[in-house]
Amino acid sequence: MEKSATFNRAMMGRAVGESFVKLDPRVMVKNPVMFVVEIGFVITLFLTFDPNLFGGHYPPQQRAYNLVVTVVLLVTVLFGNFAESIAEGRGKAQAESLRKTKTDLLANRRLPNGTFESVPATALRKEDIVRVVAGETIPADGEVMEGLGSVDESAITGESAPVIRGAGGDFSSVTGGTKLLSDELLIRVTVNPGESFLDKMISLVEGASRQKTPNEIALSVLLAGLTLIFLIVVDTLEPFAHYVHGTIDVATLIALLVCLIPTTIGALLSAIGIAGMDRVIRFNVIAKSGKAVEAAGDVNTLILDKTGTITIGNRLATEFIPVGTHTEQSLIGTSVLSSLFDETPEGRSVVDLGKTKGVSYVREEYNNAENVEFSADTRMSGLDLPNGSIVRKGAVDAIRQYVQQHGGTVPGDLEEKTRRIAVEGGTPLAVIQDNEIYGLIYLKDIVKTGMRERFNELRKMGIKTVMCTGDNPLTAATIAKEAGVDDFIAEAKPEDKMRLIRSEQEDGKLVAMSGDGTNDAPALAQADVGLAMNTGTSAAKEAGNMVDLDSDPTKLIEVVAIGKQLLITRGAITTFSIANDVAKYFAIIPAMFMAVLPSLKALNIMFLTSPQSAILSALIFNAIIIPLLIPLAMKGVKYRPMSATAMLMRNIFIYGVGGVIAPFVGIKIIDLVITALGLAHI
Ligand SMILES: Nc1ncnc2c1ncn2[C@@H]1O[C@H](COP(=O)(O)OP(=O)(O)OP(=O)(O)O)[C@@H](O)[C@H]1O
Ligand SMILES: [K+]
Ligand SMILES: [Mg+2]
Repeated sequence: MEKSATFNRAMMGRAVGESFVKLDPRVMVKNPVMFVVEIGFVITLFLTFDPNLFGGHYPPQQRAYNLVVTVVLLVTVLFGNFAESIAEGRGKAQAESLRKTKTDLLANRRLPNGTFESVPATALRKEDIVRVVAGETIPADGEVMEGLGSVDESAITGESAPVIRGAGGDFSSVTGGTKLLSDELLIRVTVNPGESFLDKMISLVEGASRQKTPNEIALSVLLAGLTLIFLIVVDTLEPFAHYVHGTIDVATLIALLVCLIPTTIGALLSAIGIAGMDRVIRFNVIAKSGKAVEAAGDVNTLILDKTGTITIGNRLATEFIPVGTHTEQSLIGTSVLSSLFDETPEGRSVVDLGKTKGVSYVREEYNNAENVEFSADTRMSGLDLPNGSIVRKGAVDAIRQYVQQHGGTVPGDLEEKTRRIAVEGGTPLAVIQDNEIYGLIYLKDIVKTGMRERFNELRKMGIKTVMCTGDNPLTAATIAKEAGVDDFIAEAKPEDKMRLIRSEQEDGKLVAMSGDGTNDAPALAQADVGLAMNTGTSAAKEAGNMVDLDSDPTKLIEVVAIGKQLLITRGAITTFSIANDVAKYFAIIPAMFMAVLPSLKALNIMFLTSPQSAILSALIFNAIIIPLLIPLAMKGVKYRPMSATAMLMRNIFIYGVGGVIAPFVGIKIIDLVITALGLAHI
């Protein structure tokens, strides 16, 4: 992902152009506050041509005044559109660079007779099988069926370190557009054209599928309500003026209305949301919805999977430890046999370690045996041999239970040896043939770097971390301690992960989940924030509402900060906008009625030169405050790790008071300029 994209001249130019395109009423109507401004612009435009359109006998000079109001109204709308276009700009640039990776590719598709044909990648469909060799670009998203190789995913992640992809387990998914660096893979395509991860990423960064969040919708409704109220207020001014034997012209009423309705937040609302999503993307996280980012701002608990999430996930067999009366040699034999068709990284590593110790089996000789694949539910894998014998390897508690159920005995030294592996943070797998426990396989995995510091930071933010693993309690305890999580749950099945999330949610907590496996998918879907690792399976990436391209489970830290910042920025600018409008009310109303009711002169506390100048100054101030606040809307208010309520109160105070003072200063300055230019009496 391009991290350095800045606001260059080309992006500015495009944003200006788009500000005009967005004037289309069909687009504007989605933003009621600014749509009212646009309608006002159209009416004053007509009044510029014919000042007496709505009756009255206005002198020809009225045209000049109406023209100025018209221009300022148009500029107001354009400023709002510009804010949105600028916010969209970076995503559009990023989408363009991603599109470049979608060049015309050819794929080697397998025919029913087993031979291969060359077809354009765009012709590939779900369930097609393709062969990719080193140096080629992977033509579509899929699952590796056979082979193991290193893949350069930098086209999507921006990271250049190659990752290992292979059949079976949590590392079997590959993404179209990435490049195979070594070996050869047989891949089963899992998506139809147009539905790929890259396609989805493009539409997400581009904001094409952006939907307003519930918070944003609620605020829009509130703003529309305020607009309606002011419409009624302004509407009653005319009869009131009439009553005191004066008239107020329509252009002035429109100008007044626009000054009073919440145009500042109305203009910046969508830019704030887009900029928030964009900030998330710059941390290499793809958020599928703004709602997920906002939810992250209030997260209380983070649940994490262990293998592949907290640890690197490359669990490799390093030692065979026999138990009871069994020899190492007989254990190796059983272990390798149980893994003969196990395509997970664990299974393959057992076969490899066996080979280095001089034990190997010919697969073809076991074609009649039934392969029992590993599942997260049974936590075992192995073979059913044609002679009725069974071989299994699996989590020690699962194997122990199996043996006891089938009337076998558990050797006395099993527990002690299991302990030894587990306290070191390794994963012990017990190996059996029928009811006999032969011994243990020692699987080693390492904790990703920097986890402890990152979990400390989460703790400071008030977020509790819980590791939830299918592994045994001792291994879990060791890894939990090494990584520095607050709590852990061991021997968890997929439903247990989901149940844990539900129970936290029932206590009124917002829960985030980081995971990578297919067995994490239900939990990722259930969580308020589901952060899937990019190294994970496509099921996990599909189920989560965020994908971290760097596969760092603690990336939640950045997302939480951005979520909080997003909520607070929106609150701050809303407060500022409404405080502004109230202040403007007191600035303009006295000036406006000065002409008809000289006694109101006393209320002209700002000593504005003339009623026209007062109106125009307020209207101009109202317009230029929008671009002045664009940087704040884009960058967000400064975030400090403090409680959300404390921060909100602090910001409401700053932006509320600032919002009341700013218009008095701003309007006065503009009035002085208008007067100096001799335009106070147009
Ligand atoms: N290929 C395999 N064959 C047999 N048993 C396995 C295999 N892979 C893992 N196991 C056992 O099953 C347990 C659960 O594995 P799984 O990868 O589903 O864990 P999980 O629930 O995702 O938790 P985590 O990823 O945090 O370890 C492992 O701890 C291990 O004991
Ligand atoms: K306003
Ligand atoms: Mg897992």
